[in-house]
Amino acid sequence: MIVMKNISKIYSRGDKKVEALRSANLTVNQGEIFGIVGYSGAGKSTLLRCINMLERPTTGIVKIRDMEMTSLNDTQLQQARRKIGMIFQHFNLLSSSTVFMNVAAPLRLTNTPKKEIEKKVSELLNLVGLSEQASAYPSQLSGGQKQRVGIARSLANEPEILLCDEATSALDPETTDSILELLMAINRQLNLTIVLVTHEMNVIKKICDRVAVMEKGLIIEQGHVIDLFTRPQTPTAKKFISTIIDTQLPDKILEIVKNQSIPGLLARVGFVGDVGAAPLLANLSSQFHIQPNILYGNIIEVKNTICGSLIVNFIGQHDKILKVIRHLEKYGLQAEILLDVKQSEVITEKSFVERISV
Ligand SMILES: Nc1ncnc2c1ncn2[C@@H]1O[C@H](COP(=O)(O)OP(=O)(O)OP(=O)(O)O)[C@@H](O)[C@H]1O
Repeated sequence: MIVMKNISKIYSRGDKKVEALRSANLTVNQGEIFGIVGYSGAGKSTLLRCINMLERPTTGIVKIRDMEMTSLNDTQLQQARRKIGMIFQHFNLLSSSTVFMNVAAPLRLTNTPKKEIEKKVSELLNLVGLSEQASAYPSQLSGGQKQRVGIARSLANEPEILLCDEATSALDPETTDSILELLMAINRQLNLTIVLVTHEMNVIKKICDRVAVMEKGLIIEQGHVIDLFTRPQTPTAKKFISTIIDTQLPDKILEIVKNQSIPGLLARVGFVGDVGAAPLLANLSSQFHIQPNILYGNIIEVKNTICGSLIVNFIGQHDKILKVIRHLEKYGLQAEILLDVKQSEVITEKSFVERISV
């Protein structure tokens, strides 16, 4: 649906040049919710604004369906932008206009007949749950209500794409959740493609299907959100994930395991979806004579999919533990060996396999 190829953006600040984007490539599919995450200054907003040409890329191509946005003239661009809604962190509402007039503004710009405007605005206010506030002014609304007005306004021209620039960053966690629920509902009901920029992993975890991680103008990682959570590739992605999942085993637990005198291996066991990790582990002692002792774990929900990471102390002989690991993998779990318990030695699975197969 959206294809961005080799996008670079250089801003001039006095005689200085700022390279905000460096050869960014991105593909967003029809109907998905795509997140762009990164630290401040990474280039997220610039990339988002290159989709609707609020910023023109210095080089590169932006295509929406078959339309090449980068080659449109101003009139064509104005037309094309009607199919791309946008919402902002600070809502950007007209303070001297009522809620109704704010939502009606894009329709008045396109000379929509009055009756039609009334019908459309009332439908939109109903959709965002603000029918009762039609005659209120923005100053009389809460932050969450203001963003609902922003969302209703962005939908007035029935866009195919909604761009969200830090749309929940000014809101408290509860209000954030309600706005995310609303975005998910309109994504489903209207089959709207949503691209959102955020620095909060919670937003990515709750509503996104795919994600791009940005750093210093580069997209350093992109893919399905589940993959990012279960197999982050870059230190920056790992840092973002650690803001909601504790990936480090506490020293206290490690100390206990290191002092253990019986043989065993410490491993991280990851699973996605309903694989029934607990019964699988429980059955190991009867099947393989290996006792799994779950020491630590995180289980989170990533857009309605359960995703877990357990630190397990497998007590028993190493060759049997390797069989156990292969057995778990057959059922869709991933296991990564972290430590040879008796030797207190951090090992990789490769060196472990080499050692026991000698
Ligand atoms: N209009 C501009 N003129 C000059 N430099 C700019 C302009 N807009 C952005 N920049 C610079 O481009 C870089 C990327 O900015 P951008 O706003 O895209 O990052 P971001 O990841 O969205 O950051 P934040 O999360 O703080 O909004 C930054 O170094 C920023 O200072």
